[in-house]
Amino acid sequence: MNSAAPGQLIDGKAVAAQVLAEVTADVITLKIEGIEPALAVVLVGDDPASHVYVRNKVLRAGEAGIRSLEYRLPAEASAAEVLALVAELNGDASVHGILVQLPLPRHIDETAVLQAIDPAKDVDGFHSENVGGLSQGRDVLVPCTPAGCMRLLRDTLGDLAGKHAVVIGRSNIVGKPMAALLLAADCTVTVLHSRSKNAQALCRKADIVVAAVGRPRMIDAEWIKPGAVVIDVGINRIEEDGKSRLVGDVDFAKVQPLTAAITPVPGGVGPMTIALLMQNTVTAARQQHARQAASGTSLQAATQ
Ligand SMILES: NC(=O)C1=CN([C@@H]2O[C@H](COP(=O)(O)OP(=O)(O)OC[C@H]3O[C@@H](n4cnc5c(N)ncnc54)[C@H](OP(=O)(O)O)[C@@H]3O)[C@@H](O)[C@H]2O)C=CC1
Ligand SMILES: Nc1nc(=O)c2c([nH]1)NC[C@@H]1CN(c3ccc(C(=O)N[C@@H](CCC(=O)O)C(=O)O)cc3)C=[N+]21
Repeated sequence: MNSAAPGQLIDGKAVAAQVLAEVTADVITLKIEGIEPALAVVLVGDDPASHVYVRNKVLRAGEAGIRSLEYRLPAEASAAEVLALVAELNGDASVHGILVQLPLPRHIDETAVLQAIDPAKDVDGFHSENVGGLSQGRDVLVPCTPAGCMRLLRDTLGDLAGKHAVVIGRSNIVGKPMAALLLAADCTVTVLHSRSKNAQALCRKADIVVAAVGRPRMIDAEWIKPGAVVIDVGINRIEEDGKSRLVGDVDFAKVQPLTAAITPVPGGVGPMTIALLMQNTVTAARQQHARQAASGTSLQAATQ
């Protein structure tokens, strides 16, 4: 069967630390060139989980030498207020990345806000310019969670060409961009969702399983072909034995023995998401300065 040791743990925390070390080195280089990468995080409302994520982002940014700005608006903030803040950040040349924490309160049109972000500063990769670019194979800012999953898969498997990948979930932030990235890596891709028939049997054919459903431990041993590599994106807080704990969409205890390799929750995809956000911020900063320098040169040429 598979040659790898069965059930190898894919240590997202360790790979994230590696990515962050690369980012930290890039930030030092940029600062020597006079560029200080900066990320603005916008949080509307007071969802406690969102507060934890935002705090983690700000901490990691600080460690990497990235300047971070935090904007907290009350849950009752109007769409116009959020859009005004986005417009201000778009116009601020010292800000390179803008992330609006999702979900937004129900009265605010999420798409309108995401579309208002300058695509060059869209470090989440959610603007249609970047979504379309990903599907066309252009070099654009790619959503952090799927990009993090790809890095883990490449580190584990090397070349992914010809592998059958099954993505469970088709959200705009995880499932769809994940499928696009796997396809770009020459996988054969199947996307499962709540209306899929025979989901379990289809999943059992996969060499690579990416679970992004939001249902605690839904994926058990019946879904998994022996020797598959399993990436668990799910982050679900549950009460168990009178304690609150985080579990993935995969029933880790049942599935791990079958797999070639699997990510844990926590310590798998979550830390990668944040590391890739920092990487996107550095990429955005570099691209914005390259563009400014180019337009400066053409301006000079025009006035000569
Ligand atoms: N680790 C990280 O960094 C991140 C983790 N997450 C976590 O990942 C999970 C998914 O997040 P997100 O994509 O935003 O979630 P969504 O709720 O937006 O999407 C869930 C998807 O799962 C599908 N689905 C639901 N039930 C089933 C089922 N029984 N069988 C097959 N498919 C099903 C839905 O199908 P349909 O479209 O038909 O409704 C939908 O496409 C969550 O646990 C979330 O917390 C999210 C972002 C980042
Ligand atoms: N615009 C936007 N972009 C996002 O990328 C985005 C978002 N909105 N809204 C919410 C989801 C969720 N998300 C996570 C990030 C880090 C961890 C993470 O660091 N998890 C740790 C544990 C954290 C804990 O202990 O709670 C881990 O899995 O080890 C998890 C989830 C980003 N999201």
